[in-house]
Amino acid sequence: MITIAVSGAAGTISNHLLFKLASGVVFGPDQPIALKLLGSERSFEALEGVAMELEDSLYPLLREVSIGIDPYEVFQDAEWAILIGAKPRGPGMERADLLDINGKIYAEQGKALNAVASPNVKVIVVGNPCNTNALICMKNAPKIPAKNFHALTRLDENRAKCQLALKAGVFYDKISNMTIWGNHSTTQVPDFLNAKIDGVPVKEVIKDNKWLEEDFTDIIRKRGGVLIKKWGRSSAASTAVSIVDAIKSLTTPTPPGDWFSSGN
Ligand SMILES: NC(=O)C1=CN([C@@H]2O[C@H](COP(=O)(O)OP(=O)(O)OC[C@H]3O[C@@H](n4cnc5c(N)ncnc54)[C@H](O)[C@@H]3O)[C@@H](O)[C@H]2O)C=CC1
Ligand SMILES: O=C([O-])CC(=O)C(=O)O
Repeated sequence: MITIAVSGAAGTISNHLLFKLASGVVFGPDQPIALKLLGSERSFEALEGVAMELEDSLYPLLREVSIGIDPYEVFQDAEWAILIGAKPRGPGMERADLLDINGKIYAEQGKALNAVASPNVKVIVVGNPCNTNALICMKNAPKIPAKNFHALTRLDENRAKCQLALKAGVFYDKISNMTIWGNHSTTQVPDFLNAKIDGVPVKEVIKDNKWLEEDFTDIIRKRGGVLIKKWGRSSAASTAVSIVDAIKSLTTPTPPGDWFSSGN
């Protein structure tokens, strides 16, 4: 059985993610899991509701569900820690504006992971600003190998693949070798120079240099912000999908010649 801790488990992203984890699409159709869900004091009743829904879904692979608000209890023996619990930004904010509030959460949770999680726990930091939070978490967990800490930049990779596919008029599975350099922020660089479309360098397929050099980068950098403006809240379903993709990439062989993006 794999023990997976998820923080912010009563939140919007988790509401999409937990049911995917329980269904077996992430760790495989024969792999039983235990879910340990961390919430905040304010979200505890909602967390009880989430646990009820998971139980009522009768997932055959979901062998245990436990909930709590103390990371020193919830992270006990965790082999994966998916750290989502944090405040999201609203319209007009940058992700970095969240650091004051969210940074503290990741310092505390890093200490807790260090103390009670499996020594080889794999940590995926989702709460923004995720790269800085991942660094804070890692610095507070010196017993856990640094290579085990990942900041979620997979959503940017997926967004970049989608835009390239739309522009080239191909299905998105034809896009490979997509790198996101830098932070999950408006300064990131989605690397179209090394990306490929059906095995061919992007620039040989998409001849519109202005679009590639100006528009493409801008679209990816601002995608999260545009979504918030339109919907009034930040992306959640696509984020959960990208967490699934990130975990699968970390746990299964990468296709020969390809790679994936993960921040740390
Ligand atoms: N890296 C990425 O690609 C993305 C990151 N995000 C970030 O993910 C975070 C969560 O987003 P949502 O789920 O939409 O927010 P949400 O507000 O719906 O859920 C967050 C949950 O975390 C809980 N929480 C707060 N402090 C906590 C703590 N110390 N321990 C445990 N739980 C705690 C809250 O009570 C709430 O239930 C935000 O910081 C958001 O900006 C969102 C989308 C993409
Ligand atoms: O934009 C936000 O604040 C949420 C997020 O990280 C994204 O959708 O990329």
